[in-house]
Amino acid sequence: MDLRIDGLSVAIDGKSLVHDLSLDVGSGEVVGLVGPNGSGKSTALRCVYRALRPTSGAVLVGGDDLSRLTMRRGAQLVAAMTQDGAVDLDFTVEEVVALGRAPHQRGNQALTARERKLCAGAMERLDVAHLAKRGVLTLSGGERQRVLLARALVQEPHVLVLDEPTNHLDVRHQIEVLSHLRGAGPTVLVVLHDLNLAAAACDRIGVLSQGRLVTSGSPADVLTESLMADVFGVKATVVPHPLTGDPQLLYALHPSL
Ligand SMILES: Nc1ncnc2c1ncn2[C@@H]1O[C@H](COP(=O)(O)OP(=O)(O)OP(=O)(O)O)[C@@H](O)[C@H]1O
Repeated sequence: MDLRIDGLSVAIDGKSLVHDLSLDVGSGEVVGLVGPNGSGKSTALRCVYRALRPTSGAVLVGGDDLSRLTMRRGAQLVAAMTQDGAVDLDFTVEEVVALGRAPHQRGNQALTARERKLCAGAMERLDVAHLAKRGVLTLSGGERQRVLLARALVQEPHVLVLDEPTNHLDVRHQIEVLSHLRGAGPTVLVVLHDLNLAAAACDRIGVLSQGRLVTSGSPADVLTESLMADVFGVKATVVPHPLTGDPQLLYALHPSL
């Protein structure tokens, strides 16, 4: 199913945080949302996973306005892995992952054999199966991030929304997690700070600055030296990745270079 963000605006206490954002993510596509700190990325995402009600505009999944669906139906369509998705109670890893099935269950039903297999598969894929019996509060930041992503995947959503899914991960797990996204099935909207990872993982990238969409398009069209200077205030050199051809940004720490 496709995701359509249509004229989304969010204002809090008279301050505009997101202004008239429109962005389409085609069915099965991976679209990255990037931008400087405070540019409104998480605010926009929160509207997509319904943690925040937009001031105006709409979020549509498969043509249906999310705000008109029940929370249960919405959770069957959209799963999120977010900065505020922390788990405060000391559930075990396998219990947390199983919670991903809640939108599909009635009452306190036990998991079916298919669901147990789904959870086990997701824990394998995210490299957390060996932690199944551990309490989530005892995990490292990266381990917990992978558990929360496994929970989102077992939700079997049509749309997966990820807010900096790799910020705690070591380089191997960053690559593994992002390489799972493409062709995994769900339509993906992902906020990433690492622009080189975004270039490798995303079909298209949208750039937010001060709550507004500045541009969107293929990584090669969007991640240019002039955009880096204009939006991020950074001097970057863009080179094609020698193996994939994806644009890669090089930075020099010394400002005179
Ligand atoms: N509830 C709120 N009340 C007032 N201001 C808010 C609220 N939530 C967010 N903001 C402000 O809105 C702006 C956008 O925040 P948001 O978290 O969406 O940015 P972001 O692009 O995700 O930033 P980062 O890259 O730092 O995670 C920031 O200036 C933030 O301080």
